[in-house]
Amino acid sequence: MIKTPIFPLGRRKPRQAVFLTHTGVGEVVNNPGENSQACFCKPRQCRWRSLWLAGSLVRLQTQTTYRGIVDCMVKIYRHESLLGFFKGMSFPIASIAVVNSVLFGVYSNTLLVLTATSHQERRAQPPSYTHIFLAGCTGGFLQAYCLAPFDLIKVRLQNQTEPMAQPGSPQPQYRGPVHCAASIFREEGYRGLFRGAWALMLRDTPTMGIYFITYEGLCRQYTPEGQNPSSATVLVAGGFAGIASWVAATPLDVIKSRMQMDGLRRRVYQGVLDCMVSSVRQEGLGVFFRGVTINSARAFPVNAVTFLSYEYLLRWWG
Ligand SMILES: C[N+](C)(C)CCCC[C@H](N)C(=O)O
Repeated sequence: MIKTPIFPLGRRKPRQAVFLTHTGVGEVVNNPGENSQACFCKPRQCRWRSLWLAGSLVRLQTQTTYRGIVDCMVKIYRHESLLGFFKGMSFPIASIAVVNSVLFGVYSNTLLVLTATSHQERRAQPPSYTHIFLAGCTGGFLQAYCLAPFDLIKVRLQNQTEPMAQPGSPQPQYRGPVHCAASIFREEGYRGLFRGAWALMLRDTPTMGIYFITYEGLCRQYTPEGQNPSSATVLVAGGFAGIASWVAATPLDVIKSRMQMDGLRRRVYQGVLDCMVSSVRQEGLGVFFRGVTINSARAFPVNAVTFLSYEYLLRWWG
């Protein structure tokens, strides 16, 4: 393992050398016994430790050292500047169009099969909540398959904590999304690109059902019968649908991210269940709610806009 000492800028040198591993994620400190040069402070007492454990939501979920969102954000900014917040973003952005068209396409077509009504006809003949739930679950299941490799790359890149390239600083393990995909493929094969895909499917199948049920339920509640919901209703219903589904999805989101990081150096978890059990044993039940606030805050605007686009595109083109 290649190690480079790092000292936070503008700070007194730590008494013990701090090392940044090529694989990031602070493995040296997580396994202090492994390396005699590593920092041996007790996790919560070491004020240097956290500096290379900076990260975003994914890091908040996969790493155990942040005191909360603000602590996590401050550390990302100090160690990696503003760019640290955008790590691993290009791939998800490229994937949004593909993944959302699969989700909404499968959802709408499953409803068509189940209820024999098109999107336009559904206002006059509203489908049952059971049908909406089933169509949502089908959409969630199939979109998870498309999402898996993109999501894996995002998680791997966001967990990479090396600061921006500086002379003498170590080369990050992954140089970008394409390099990351190629390295995973080379080292772990095709199946490697689907690491954590089971957890992703378990996360998305039921929670996409919840997503569409919440949206439809709220729209029906605030729209006179037979009419299309107003833009404001669509925005609010979409926003709350996002929050409800993310709150339900967060426990498995944490497990999914951990499974995706597993095996980078060595396998820690035997499977989804083992990951759940050992995470709870080590960190308590609270581990299932890591990042729930930040997930929900992000979910409202994202899903408000998603549903508004969906409704209007279908009204114009449907
Ligand atoms: C089902 N689950 C909660 C995972 C996602 C639901 C919302 C999906 C949306 N594209 C977003 O990124 O918020």
